[in-house]
Amino acid sequence: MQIGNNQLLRFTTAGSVDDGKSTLIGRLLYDSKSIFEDQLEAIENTSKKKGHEGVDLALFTDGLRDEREQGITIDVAYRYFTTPKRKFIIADTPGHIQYTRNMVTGASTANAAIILIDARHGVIEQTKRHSFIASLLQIPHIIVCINKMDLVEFSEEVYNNIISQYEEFSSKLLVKDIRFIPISALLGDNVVNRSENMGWYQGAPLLHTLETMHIASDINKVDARFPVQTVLRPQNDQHRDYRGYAGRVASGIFRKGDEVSVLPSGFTSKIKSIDTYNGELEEAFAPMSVSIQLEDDIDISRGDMIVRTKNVPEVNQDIEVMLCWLHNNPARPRAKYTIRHTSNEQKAMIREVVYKIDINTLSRKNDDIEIGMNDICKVKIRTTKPLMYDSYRENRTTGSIILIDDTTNETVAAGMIV
Ligand SMILES: Nc1nc2c(ncn2[C@@H]2O[C@H](COP(=O)(O)OP(=O)(O)OP(=O)(O)O)[C@@H](O)[C@H]2O)c(=O)[nH]1
Repeated sequence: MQIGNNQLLRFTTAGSVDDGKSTLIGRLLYDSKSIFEDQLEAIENTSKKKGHEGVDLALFTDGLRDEREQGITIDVAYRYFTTPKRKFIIADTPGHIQYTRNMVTGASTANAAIILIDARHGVIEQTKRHSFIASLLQIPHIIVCINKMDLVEFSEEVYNNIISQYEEFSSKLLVKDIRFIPISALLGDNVVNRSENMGWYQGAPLLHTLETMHIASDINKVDARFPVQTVLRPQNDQHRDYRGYAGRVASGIFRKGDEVSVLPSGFTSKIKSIDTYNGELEEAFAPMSVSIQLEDDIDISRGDMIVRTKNVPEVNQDIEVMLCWLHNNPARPRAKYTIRHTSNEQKAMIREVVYKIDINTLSRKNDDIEIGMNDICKVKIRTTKPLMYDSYRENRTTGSIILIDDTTNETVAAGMIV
């Protein structure tokens, strides 16, 4: 059995309305026996009441959505399930109009994205959009599930045609690993159990694919980055001299004795100790939350970053960002927004729209530079103070930002630093 982070796989599901996301998740949980008995009983009863012959699997996830919709701020429901090989976290994002926003929220930490295609419809604009966003977010693995194969007589030809359509488009994307699986979420073909209706398919069912996918190299273990969230200075006699910097390791490994620099000031010191509630550690790595003590007294505050002296991020006020606009209100040219980047928050301005992406062709448009809901564009941003960042390609944590509209306090965009 594999250990550590390798045991946990986060994935997100994307597809347009009615492609079968809820049914697929229900099927995964049901066939892998991850639905609790009491939930199952409730679903069976409701299914009966609704006149279904078997179990309506979508009820399971839809029930979760009702739960979610009672909460006001949560767009994404997280589901957990475990098999003997791995633990899974599913970010279930609804397929309605705010799909981009939800996908960005749910996908930013995902190892894999499942993109559903209705076998009857093939590749549609949303398929392209979701795939593009998955590639933009650098989700390392994409699994394209061609669903509702039962409605196309389990035809290999239909399946192969959809793969060709998809590959024509995806050859322009930067995704390392794309796989295809023909499934019927409703009947359970190739979800947990191998399909008896599609003998022509030689690959693994979805669950086995998720269980065996190599994800250990998905995380950045090289660049040590520690954004400081709070300075800890307990006010009691016992800990009078304690001064720790609390936060979560964004990437890389920190060890006691490491020579570190604090940014943006640039002061250097050594790690005196790495502390947790359960005592001291010799080393800390992402995504552990710890408190770091340094040998020297340095003025550090929230938003600063501790890094290893020999491997520092970029420090700059001008950044280029691929931006996904997530709000109904369009971007206001040269307006000020709050930019949030790791634990750092400050003001920023969109100085220039370099180009906008046409999702269907993946071509760049320079003539239309209005940014509205669901637009994806490259922009130049200037911040009021220097930002300590890496490119998103190198580091998904220190390479991502969000923009907040000060007047409404709402998130209007998510961005990846180029
Ligand atoms: N025949 C057939 N129907 C399916 C399959 N998968 C899903 N469906 C049906 O398609 C409809 C939509 O399925 P859902 O699972 O609710 O779709 P969804 O993508 O979750 O939709 P939203 O929750 O609205 O985003 C339901 O009537 C399902 O029973 C399949 O493999 N075959």
